[in-house]
Amino acid sequence: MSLLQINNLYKSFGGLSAVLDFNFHLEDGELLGLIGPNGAGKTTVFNLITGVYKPDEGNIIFSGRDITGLAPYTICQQGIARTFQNIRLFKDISVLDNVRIALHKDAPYGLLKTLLRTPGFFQGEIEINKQAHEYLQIFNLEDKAGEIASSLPYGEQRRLEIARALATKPTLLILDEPAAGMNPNETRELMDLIRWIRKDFGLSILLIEHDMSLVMGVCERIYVLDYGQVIAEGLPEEIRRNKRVIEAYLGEEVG
Ligand SMILES: Nc1ncnc2c1ncn2[C@@H]1O[C@H](COP(=O)(O)OP(=O)(O)OP(=O)(O)O)[C@@H](O)[C@H]1O
Repeated sequence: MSLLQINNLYKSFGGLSAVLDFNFHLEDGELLGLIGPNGAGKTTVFNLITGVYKPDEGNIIFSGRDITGLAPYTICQQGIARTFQNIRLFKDISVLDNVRIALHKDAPYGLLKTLLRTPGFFQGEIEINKQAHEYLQIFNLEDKAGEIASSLPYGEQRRLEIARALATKPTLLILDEPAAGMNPNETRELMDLIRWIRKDFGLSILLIEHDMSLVMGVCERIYVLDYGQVIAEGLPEEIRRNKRVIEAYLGEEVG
């Protein structure tokens, strides 16, 4: 059974078909890319998977459960976390608190213990603080823990957004253009980080990216969307030589 299986998905906005009979599967532990020209429907697919939009037709099965049309919070609880094309951090709070909030998803105490400030609450908070610092260390942000998130340079904000997504302890991490706005050096570091996260956290990763060096460098399999439809699927070397993909998107063979 695939970790994520999408069957016959449709989504229109007014008269525009953004996603059209989209079929897809992602296996446990896979690092998968979704590419295509601007406006092809990639982010809409991510928004459908994560519950931001409800599909007009079709279904989305994750870990054997039908998650079609569930609320984003519920889908996150089921083990899917994401980052956004336009970074969406909690901008006005600290770097550390951005990660702490994500960790509270699994806090071992509820509202009552929080209000009563029981020993369980304090023990839980100590553990969450410890874990939040560990995530920041992994992403080389530990020395920025006390800074306001929006004050970080762009590349660090992107890393923080990934750290925050990981702190919800997902089994599937969805990255929407993680290298956007990064310089070639930062992109290379990001590639290593993505590979490392997948292995060390035992995750599956699905990413949208226009940077072909990153897509071809890290993805094991790639889907290509055009006008809301899958026009190709295969290994990076198959995609880079596919005539239809070259015509619709790549323009010329990618080295
Ligand atoms: N909320 C919305 N309302 C109306 N139209 C939308 C909405 N979201 C997306 N669209 C339209 O759906 C189509 C697919 O958009 P989408 O953002 O999914 O493409 P994309 O492949 O992610 O593009 P890009 O690479 O530029 O981010 C576009 O024509 C877009 O204008």
